[in-house]
Amino acid sequence: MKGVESIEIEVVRLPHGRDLQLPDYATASAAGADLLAAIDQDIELGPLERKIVPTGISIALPVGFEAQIRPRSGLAAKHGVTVANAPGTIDADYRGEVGVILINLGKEPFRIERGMRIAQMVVARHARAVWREVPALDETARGAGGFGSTGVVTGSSKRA
Ligand SMILES: O=c1ccn([C@H]2C[C@H](O)[C@@H](COP(=O)(O)OP(=O)(O)OP(=O)(O)O)O2)c(=O)[nH]1
Repeated sequence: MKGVESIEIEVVRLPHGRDLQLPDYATASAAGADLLAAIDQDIELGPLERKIVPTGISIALPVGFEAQIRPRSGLAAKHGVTVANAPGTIDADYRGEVGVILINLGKEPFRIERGMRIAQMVVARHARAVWREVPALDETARGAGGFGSTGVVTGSSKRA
């Protein structure tokens, strides 16, 4: 697709995911490919319960890339179901099955069915740090301010 970097990624469909589609992008410009639940029996996720849900695929990312497992906003907004470790990290050297750690933060039990789109996977480049230890860091306008130091009200001089 024009304007979007595309890379070929090797993927193996595991036996229990044979009939399921490979991760797919819902729209032409979607950043995340939807991951499907490769489960034989429905899973009922009670309030505050979490489970590693199998996706039926293993992937081999090129070195220098990672894949991020992110929640689907629809599941989060409607049911409180999200990814416990979001964004989960798939390393380039990982060859096991991609798993999604889903947690139900809602008040009602949530039923996961086979083939349900449970999360999305974003492929991204990453760097590796080479640490260069120094005695002190350069000065900036922010300095050590963080954790709400700039206040919460946008476009006003009010500071929290
Ligand atoms: O949501 C996730 C997170 C991780 N993984 C797989 C791929 C990743 O490459 C591997 C290790 O993940 P991570 O580094 O987050 O796990 P860890 O808790 O640090 O364990 P490890 O000691 O295995 O690295 O587990 C998943 O399938 N789903």
